[in-house]
Amino acid sequence: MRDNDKQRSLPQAEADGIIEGRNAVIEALRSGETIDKIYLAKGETDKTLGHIASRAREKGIVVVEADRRKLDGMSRTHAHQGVIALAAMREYVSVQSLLDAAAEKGEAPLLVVCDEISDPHNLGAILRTAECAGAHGVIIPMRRSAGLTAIVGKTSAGAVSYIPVARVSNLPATLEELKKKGVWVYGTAAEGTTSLYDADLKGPAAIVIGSEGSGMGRLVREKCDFLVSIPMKGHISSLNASAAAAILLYEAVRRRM
Ligand SMILES: C[S@@+](CC[C@H](N)C(=O)[O-])C[C@H]1O[C@@H](n2cnc3c(N)ncnc32)[C@H](O)[C@@H]1O
Repeated sequence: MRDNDKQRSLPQAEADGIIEGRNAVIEALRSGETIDKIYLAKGETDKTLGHIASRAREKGIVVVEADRRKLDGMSRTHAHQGVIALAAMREYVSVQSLLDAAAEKGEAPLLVVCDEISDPHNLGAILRTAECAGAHGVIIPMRRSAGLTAIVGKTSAGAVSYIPVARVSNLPATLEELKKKGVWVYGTAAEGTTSLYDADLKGPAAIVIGSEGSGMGRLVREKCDFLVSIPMKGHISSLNASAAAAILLYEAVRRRM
């Protein structure tokens, strides 16, 4: 690649939050840039990639081993050298800080828990609605979830700058903790046993939205105090995850008025 080609590709890479190539990723790790996730090409035994993986893990950054083809698809410059980092739009916060924010406002906590929402457009849309509905925060798991990447930020229409997001390593354990702190956990599923119109949602509430493909995981589902269903009147068996989140959130807003 010629030098001027490299320079031309940089603004695009930065706008996308995609940092690719060994030196660029090492530099990002060194400079303290907030990194959401690092993708490493599977099966690579290169020492530098090993060094990047261990530096990243030391910093608590999620490292995903993926097929080289996946990295090729993500790459803007076609020079990823087996490593791509996704910059985070914003730092993650703790679950406790979400509860503290609600307490400071004198409001019952209203949280959205995303159980492995992998489509960045869905996560962005959920963040946008959560922000508009005045939720106190969103909780996502560390693995098998979209993170606060540039595309999520863009889909959220800027909501990512306002709605705090906590990222946790064990979602069922987090739900258990929330329950101990008095938060009711409202799982959602088309076949749920509590109708949306009978769910209280007025007190401290965490609304759990399941993944696009298989819904809530078994361990998450087992932690739910209620399984809330939105009536389905048509031929399709479920709503889009972000549409379901919007309906639940605005029902909570209505109850709290
Ligand atoms: C596309 S759906 C997942 C469908 C999946 N096949 C299933 O069996 O749950 C994604 C998420 O949206 C929410 N959802 C979709 N339709 C719903 C409904 N009618 N009632 C309650 N939640 C719903 C649930 O959280 C669900 O896990």
